[in-house]
Amino acid sequence: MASSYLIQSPNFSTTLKLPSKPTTLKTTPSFLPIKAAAAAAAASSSNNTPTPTPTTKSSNIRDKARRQNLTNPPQINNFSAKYVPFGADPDTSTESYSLDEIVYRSQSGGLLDVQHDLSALKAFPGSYWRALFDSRVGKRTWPYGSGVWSKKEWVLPDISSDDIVSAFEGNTNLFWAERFGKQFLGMNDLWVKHCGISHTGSFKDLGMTVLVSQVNRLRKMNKPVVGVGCASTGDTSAALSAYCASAGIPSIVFLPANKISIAQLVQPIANGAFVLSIDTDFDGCMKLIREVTSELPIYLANSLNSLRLEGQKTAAIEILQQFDWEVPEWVIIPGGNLGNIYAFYKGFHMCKELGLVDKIPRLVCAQAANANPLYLYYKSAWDEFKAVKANSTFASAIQIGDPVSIDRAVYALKKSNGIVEEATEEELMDAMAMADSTGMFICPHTGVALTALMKLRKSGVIGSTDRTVVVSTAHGLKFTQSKIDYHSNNIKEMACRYANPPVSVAADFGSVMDVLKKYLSKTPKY
Ligand SMILES: Cc1ncc(COP(=O)(O)O)c(C=O)c1O
Ligand SMILES: N[C@@H](CCOP(=O)(O)O)C(=O)O
Repeated sequence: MASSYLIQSPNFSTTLKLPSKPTTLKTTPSFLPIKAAAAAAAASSSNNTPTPTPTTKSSNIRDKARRQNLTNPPQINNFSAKYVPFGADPDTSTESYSLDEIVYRSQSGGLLDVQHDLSALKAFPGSYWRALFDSRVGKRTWPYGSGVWSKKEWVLPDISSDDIVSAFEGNTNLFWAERFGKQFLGMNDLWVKHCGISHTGSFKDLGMTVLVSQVNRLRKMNKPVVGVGCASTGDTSAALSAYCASAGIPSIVFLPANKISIAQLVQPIANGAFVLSIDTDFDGCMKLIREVTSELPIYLANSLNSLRLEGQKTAAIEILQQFDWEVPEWVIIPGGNLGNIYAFYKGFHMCKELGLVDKIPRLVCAQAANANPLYLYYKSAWDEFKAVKANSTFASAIQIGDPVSIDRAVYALKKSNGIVEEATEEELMDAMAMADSTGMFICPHTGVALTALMKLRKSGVIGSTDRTVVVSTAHGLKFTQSKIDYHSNNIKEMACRYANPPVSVAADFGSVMDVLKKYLSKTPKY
């Protein structure tokens, strides 16, 4: 039970009025010649709607979107998507499923992938898509103000805006890590994509808005979905419970007991999820949720479900957009269950395929040495994959030994000329402390990714002027205990070289002056 877990935890102390007839029949960009369409998209402050719709006093952004849909139905564009077996040859495979079916695996038991009708999307040139996506950034228009739904045509083209459950996720900061790059790596073009500065504090929000929106649609279609469930190392459960709570859908989360941070544990509890704290590790929870979701009408929310990756891929598109559609040389991503590395590949690949850019970045997947099955597989020259027993790591959200998306990850890495690196506990904690000392406040998983960058810089694989993006996957505030342990020099067999413990001092002027003078004498500018 969640409550007993809390007690056991050692750390807890610390009426819509529609116009009867549209006054103006709006023209969608799809009916316009391509150049005019791009211009209209760029000029429009909302979705494909150049003419503003009059609003009533009581209307909200969802009502407004509903009215726009009546005059501007999305289905006229003929964009569509379906599930196909992952990696199947499109020339020979005929197996496919509607996204409205409840299916997670192909007939052969393999992974699925969401396949978009690229020929319909290709009817528009890259310049059209760039202008359309750019026109939606920073607006409140439902649902396009979301960084995910601003790319709706590439995500879930068929869903009605009315069914979407969104917290306007995405559009996260692409931070220029100027000081960190200069001081520690001799780099001048290093960026951190802060996916963790998000509604529930991790990149999972990007995928969960898509999955929970589709569940909302399925429930309205009277499909048998009584709730949504996941196994989690803390971030998937936080995102699932928040989006479900927002839509009034029950959520059920399986957590490995005593293996996630208090901040992560309290998120689903606060959002009213049914929380099971299970005496196993993440891989054990994953096995259980797969068994349970095959027996009960509980929809599976882990990234085994390929819908999630459709949302997560938008972070890659967003990075290109934030660089004005220039492609960085490297993107480094921490990997655990390995859905995200494929999601990034897919986002970049779609942008190339649809003519928004002409190449894709090289991808690096970074793992904790204590949970490194992908790294070991890579080092064996992709000879044989072996799941491992994941050991305890400060990067607790990637403490995963048997990743469900291993095949997707290998595909992404091979197709992007990618690399896999690993980080020991000391390396990842030092990297986190170094980054924090330059004004960031990152999570240990981002420390894993930064370690990979440091190693690749040292070996000369990544050059000093290479434009590089490190994907920060969660907010540092979810992992304060690890930072407290580090800065208190309280970690066994770790030097904690960058620890910055507070100084206790007596409450008198002389004592305070003494410690300040000592401190200032050591600072370079005194
Ligand atoms: C904070 C954080 N970083 C990285 C990852 C790894 O993502 P993936 O499982 O998609 O490899 C996860 C979850 O697994 C996570 O929660
Ligand atoms: N880090 C994840 C692990 C599960 O990954 P998923 O992407 O397959 O849901 C978590 O936060 O639970």
